[in-house]
Amino acid sequence: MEEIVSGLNVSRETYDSLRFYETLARKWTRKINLVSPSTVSDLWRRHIVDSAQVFHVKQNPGAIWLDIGSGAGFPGLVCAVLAKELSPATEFHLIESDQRKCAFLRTVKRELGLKATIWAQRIEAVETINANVVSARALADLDTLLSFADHHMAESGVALFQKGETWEKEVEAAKEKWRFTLNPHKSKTSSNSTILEIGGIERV
Ligand SMILES: C[S@@+](CC[C@H](N)C(=O)[O-])C[C@H]1O[C@@H](n2cnc3c(N)ncnc32)[C@H](O)[C@@H]1O
Repeated sequence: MEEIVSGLNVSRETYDSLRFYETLARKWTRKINLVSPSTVSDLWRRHIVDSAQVFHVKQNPGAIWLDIGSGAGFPGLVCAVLAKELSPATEFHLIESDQRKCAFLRTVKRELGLKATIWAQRIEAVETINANVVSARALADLDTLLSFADHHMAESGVALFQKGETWEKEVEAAKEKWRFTLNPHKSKTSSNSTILEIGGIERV
């Protein structure tokens, strides 16, 4: 897996920060249900590398990146680690309603000196963030994700949603309620996953 990260072109310092993040996630997952037990043994590839690839879909993310339903920070806080080196002006916002997960997110933020605001609230309850990028993984169906993005994304922004093999069906269903542009990117870590790059979101 190390080749994938070096393929993503990060410095030794960023690589070490990602490894430190992995160590913290392993430690915390023993106390709180941070990542599902079935994925702990493969935490580096399934969560850290899988999240890091999202950063490279949008090379110039702009001023504000919002990650919704962040859980242990996937993909948002991992992208903040990459941005510290590759896009230092970008500010990250993470919305996660579980207070214990937010305590973990704040610990990672503090330990790695990341530019991030953690909102321990529900996505629907947070005032409009006006983000240039909205990311989400394993949160909701595409229709729901689009309504969250519609609320929080700037007009020229893009949404980056990591989806499993049913993504095409979800896109068809969402088209009944939404107009949008779509650019799907095959995941580098899982043959079943696709990153949907979505812009121009409008209700039909
Ligand atoms: C299945 S987990 C996925 C976490 C992470 N994105 C990942 O891929 O590992 C979904 C997370 O979203 C949070 N969540 C669900 N609905 C939410 C809402 N309406 N507002 C804020 N957080 C929410 C849950 O607490 C949970 O941590």
